[in-house]
Amino acid sequence: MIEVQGLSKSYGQTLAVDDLSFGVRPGVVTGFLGPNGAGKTTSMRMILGLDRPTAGRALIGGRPYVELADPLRQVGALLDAHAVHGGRTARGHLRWLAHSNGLPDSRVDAVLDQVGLAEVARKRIKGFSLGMRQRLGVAGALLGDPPVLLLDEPVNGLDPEGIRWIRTLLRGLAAEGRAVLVSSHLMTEMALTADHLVVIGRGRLLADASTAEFIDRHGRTRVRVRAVDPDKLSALLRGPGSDLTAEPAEGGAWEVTGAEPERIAALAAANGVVLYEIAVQRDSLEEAFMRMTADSVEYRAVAA
Ligand SMILES: Nc1ncnc2c1ncn2[C@@H]1O[C@H](COP(=O)(O)OP(=O)(O)OP(=O)(O)O)[C@@H](O)[C@H]1O
Repeated sequence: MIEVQGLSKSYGQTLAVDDLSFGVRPGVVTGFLGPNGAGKTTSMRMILGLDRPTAGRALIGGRPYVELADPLRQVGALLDAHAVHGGRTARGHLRWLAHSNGLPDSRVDAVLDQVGLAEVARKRIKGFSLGMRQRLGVAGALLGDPPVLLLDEPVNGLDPEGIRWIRTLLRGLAAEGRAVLVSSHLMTEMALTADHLVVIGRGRLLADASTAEFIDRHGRTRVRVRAVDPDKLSALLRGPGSDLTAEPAEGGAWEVTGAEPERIAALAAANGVVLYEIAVQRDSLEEAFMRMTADSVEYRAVAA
């Protein structure tokens, strides 16, 4: 469990994180979303005790990071996959990390297996692709078998297979009961990976909701309909007496907002309009996010 309470960080005149409070629960993947410069990395660094907050605090399992007796057993983090010594081998790097944290060598082999690097364990890191470096970073985060994981943009620069691997891994780690916080600005990926979302803009909390709730609240739902006789359908949807909001869409279809499909189907049947397509269309996470942030002064200021 991570608890962020009134966390703020200023760099000179820049307020990078502004009175941020949220929790990261065990058993779910929490996506940490926000545009570039929103304050995600700064927040994660403060949770990990790498930056000192100007105000507020962040607790991991009820304690600030600096007070954790065995930090690697409490929390695993992937911040910057390039921050490793290229001259070391993958195994050497993990053994060094294990030894300096009082962890047994057996964990090194276990995590190398878990991230699929066992075959290249004795190769030097400088020859690793970005995807291999990300896997090594994840291996380091998993070394202490921690109940809490923080990953900053873990899918950046990965190919589709690598992205899928991270997604499956994170969902599996949450299913084991761990608290997983993962930042990203890739909406489609977050929609597939995160059960819960913490959205920030200009350092401030904009939303803290389940992914489904977030899309429900900020996205639109439309019903797409097509009829054998398009003129009859058009007259029904837009003619006098209709209280529906309908817009023409491609392929001769209409998109109706503000009415359930049952009502539209019943109305069509009652008026002898034969439908051959009726489908509910929900906004994607990306569309919901764009709609929400379009209304947010914070975001507009960031985007400008
Ligand atoms: N060490 C620093 N010194 C001065 N300003 C900083 C420092 N670190 C971050 N900032 C500023 O704080 C703000 C938040 O940056 P941060 O990197 O936390 O955002 P982010 O959401 O992680 O963005 P990105 O998606 O681009 O990584 C930005 O305006 C950034 O320029």
